[in-house]
Amino acid sequence: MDPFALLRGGLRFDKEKDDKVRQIFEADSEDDDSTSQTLVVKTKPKGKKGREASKRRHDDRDDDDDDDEDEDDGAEDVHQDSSDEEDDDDELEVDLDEDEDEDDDDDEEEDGEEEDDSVEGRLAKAKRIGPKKVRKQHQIQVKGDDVPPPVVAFQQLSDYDVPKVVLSNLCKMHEKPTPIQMQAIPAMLKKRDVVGIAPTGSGKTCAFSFPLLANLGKHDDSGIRAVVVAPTPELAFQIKSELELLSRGSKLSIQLLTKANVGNVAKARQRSHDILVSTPRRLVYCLSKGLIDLAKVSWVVIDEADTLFENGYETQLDEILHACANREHVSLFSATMGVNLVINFDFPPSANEYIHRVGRTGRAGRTGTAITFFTTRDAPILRSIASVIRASGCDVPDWIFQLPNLPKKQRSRTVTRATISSSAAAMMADKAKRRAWAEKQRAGKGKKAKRGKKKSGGRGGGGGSKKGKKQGAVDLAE
Ligand SMILES: Nc1ncnc2c1ncn2[C@@H]1O[C@H](COP(=O)(O)OP(=O)(O)OP(=O)(O)O)[C@@H](O)[C@H]1O
Repeated sequence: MDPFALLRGGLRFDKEKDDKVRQIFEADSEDDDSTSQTLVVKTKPKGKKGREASKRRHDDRDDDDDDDEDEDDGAEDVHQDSSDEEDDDDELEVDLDEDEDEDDDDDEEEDGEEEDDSVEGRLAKAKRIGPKKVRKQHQIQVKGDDVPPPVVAFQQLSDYDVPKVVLSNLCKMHEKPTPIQMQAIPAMLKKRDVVGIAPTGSGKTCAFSFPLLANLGKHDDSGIRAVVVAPTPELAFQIKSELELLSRGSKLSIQLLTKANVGNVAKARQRSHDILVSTPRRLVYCLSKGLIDLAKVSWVVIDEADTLFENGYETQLDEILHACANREHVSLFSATMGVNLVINFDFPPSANEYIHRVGRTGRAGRTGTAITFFTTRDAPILRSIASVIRASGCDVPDWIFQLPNLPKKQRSRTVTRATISSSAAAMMADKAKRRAWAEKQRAGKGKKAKRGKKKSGGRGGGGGSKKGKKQGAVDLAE
């Protein structure tokens, strides 16, 4: 069994045991030396200038669609704010080796020079400073193994053996890549699953559309090979348009699934289409009626993943992923993953750690949402985390409780409480108790205290007594 599952407070998972379901979000535990397929790429506009440019790009787009204006303006604020907040988010915390002050130093270093923004100038500078500094300067954060270098010019993509016509379209459409494109495009061309997080209007559509087309290469008649899912018909239409612009002159065929054309798409048996773009609802409807066959799909992109996860589309996403039984690559793009949402891409190592993480979503009596991806490898700890979820009042399927439990020694403390917040309070009280105990140990002059200290191996000494271990296990303090 290799279930791909989403836990949203309660729990969702592939209804059937699908051994083809890929582990798209591998736990990157330290003892796992396999290379993680998933790469998290997160960017934010650089300073005020960048934010203004991003907003300008976005406003340009809004000119075409007045209906979206209010909604998008709101989203701009939310995404920018949350992007800043995410800096202290463990779940998506990424590999910034140095802090932003150092970025500023880099900028100052360059201030003396006349910035050469030609393709040659950018390439020369990238060569001089190396990929790490390029990422820093463009506020690109990455998490994952074996990350391909960011590209500073689209021309560099010819190294990836991409179809010439698609690359030429890209170069005609845009002068240079945006930060999310700089990193996500080469990553997807390397056939990595990408979780791309970048602000609204930062060019995410192109960041996945180009590599999707490039990876598909030529049109073939075997059936739909890629699916892009977006939350609204308008967004699905925009994605289809971008894909069409980028694929002009190639024979690749892009199909938007709409109410009106469902019949036609079904009639053509999808042989003539390479990419299908749809909202989850419409696609699931077609699947349920047997109108669409996604068995040949190897690429799945979920756009605006945050919106989809937050608005109750998990069941549909489950069904779509399940229908794409032979898929090889799944990527998620989103303007933000933050706010009241915690996504555990790596499975929490204990129930305590799970509570610690999801506690971020529901502080001060507020409700929140937690989504946890798990694979078979996580089964040993799944049961105790499922107990926590059930205790907080959510539905958990019974099969999870039939999984073997961890031996008592290895199990973290069982958490029994009505809500996550009350549990957090109990654990903090427990922590205070332990702190007092440790204080007593330190202060104690008597034989008993000395003996206790010796037994626990001292504070923070990894392999100490049970109490010593507990000391470092949980930190729920804000
Ligand atoms: N490299 C680029 N240079 C300049 N403009 C670009 C570039 N890539 C995309 N754009 C333009 O920026 C605008 C916003 O792009 P896009 O819609 O892909 O952003 P997004 O990140 O998907 O936004 P949202 O989160 O709202 O969906 C579009 O008009 C697009 O054509």
